[in-house]
Amino acid sequence: MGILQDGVWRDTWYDTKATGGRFMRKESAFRSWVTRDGAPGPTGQGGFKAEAGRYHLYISHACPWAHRVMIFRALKGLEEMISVSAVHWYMAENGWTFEEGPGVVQDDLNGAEFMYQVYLAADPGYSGRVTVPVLWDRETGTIVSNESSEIIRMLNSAFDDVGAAAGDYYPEELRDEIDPINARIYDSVNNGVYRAGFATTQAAYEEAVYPLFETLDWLEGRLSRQRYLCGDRQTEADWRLFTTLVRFDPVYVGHFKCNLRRIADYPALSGFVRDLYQQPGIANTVHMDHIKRHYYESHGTINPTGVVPVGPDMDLSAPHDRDRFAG
Ligand SMILES: N[C@@H](CCC(=O)N[C@@H](CS)C(=O)NCC(=O)O)C(=O)O
Repeated sequence: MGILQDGVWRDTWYDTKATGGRFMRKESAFRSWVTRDGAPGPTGQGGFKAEAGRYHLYISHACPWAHRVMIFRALKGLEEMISVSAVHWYMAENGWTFEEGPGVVQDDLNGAEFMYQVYLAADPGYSGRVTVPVLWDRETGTIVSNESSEIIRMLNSAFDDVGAAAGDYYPEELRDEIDPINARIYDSVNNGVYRAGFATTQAAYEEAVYPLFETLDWLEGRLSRQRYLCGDRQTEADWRLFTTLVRFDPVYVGHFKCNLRRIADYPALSGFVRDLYQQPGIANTVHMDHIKRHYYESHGTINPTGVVPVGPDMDLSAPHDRDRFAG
């Protein structure tokens, strides 16, 4: 784990001293958008037109934020159009690397050995965290975006004129419902598990863990009455929740101490996870070996032995009864 400072890699862990033991996530730095015609998106520069074969993704199979992007690539049938490199699960003094291992896909594009070299290829003086996912543009040789919530919006619609599969997961008419659901889930669940797990004081941990379970209880109620978060239609809100829930029992319960309840204790939430897991193309995006090994082996301050628990015994392919709802 480390950070780039003026183009130089420094090996450091998250600094929580200045924030009372709280983990504070930094804003992503590269914020341009791929659009249908290359016009600028809501932020950043223009010039990134959606074209088959032009863009490349750098992802980690362990990372829930990168996982969203891999899910949208699958949902929208963009596998042939957007290539992928996948880092090794073990993230230590050099950050993410392309060391060989099962499921690792080398960086044939920039020939990077370490992920920070991809950031330096885009900006030799870059200062900031080196995170995945990253959307890279072959044509201009730079990073378009390293913000997953925005990359999934690009994949959702920008490639529709060049052969993406049908499906709109952020429909105009549901945005007023999706946005607040996303905001609550981001704070208390997606980022909440990290705020609990990376907290270095009891108070900071409890400040994260109680709201996390309040939100899970609220989601359980909602999903007991309807198939998806916004009713009978699958939206990005469902997929953003899924990548955290699928990691919850194997990793967050133990490693991040999010252990008031397991997802297995929530009938609607666990049925929802299996339902989404069994959607076409999704099971292939879930790499449980990378997920478990990344967290338990990489976070030496939390799990110094690096021992990876063998459980839980979880069958995501088991039947679910979610099709009793319309949808
Ligand atoms: N806001 C970013 C967050 C991405 C992120 O934090 N990725 C983690 C992996 S799960 C990472 O690469 N961390 C490395 C670091 O913080 O140094 C997004 O949603 O794309």
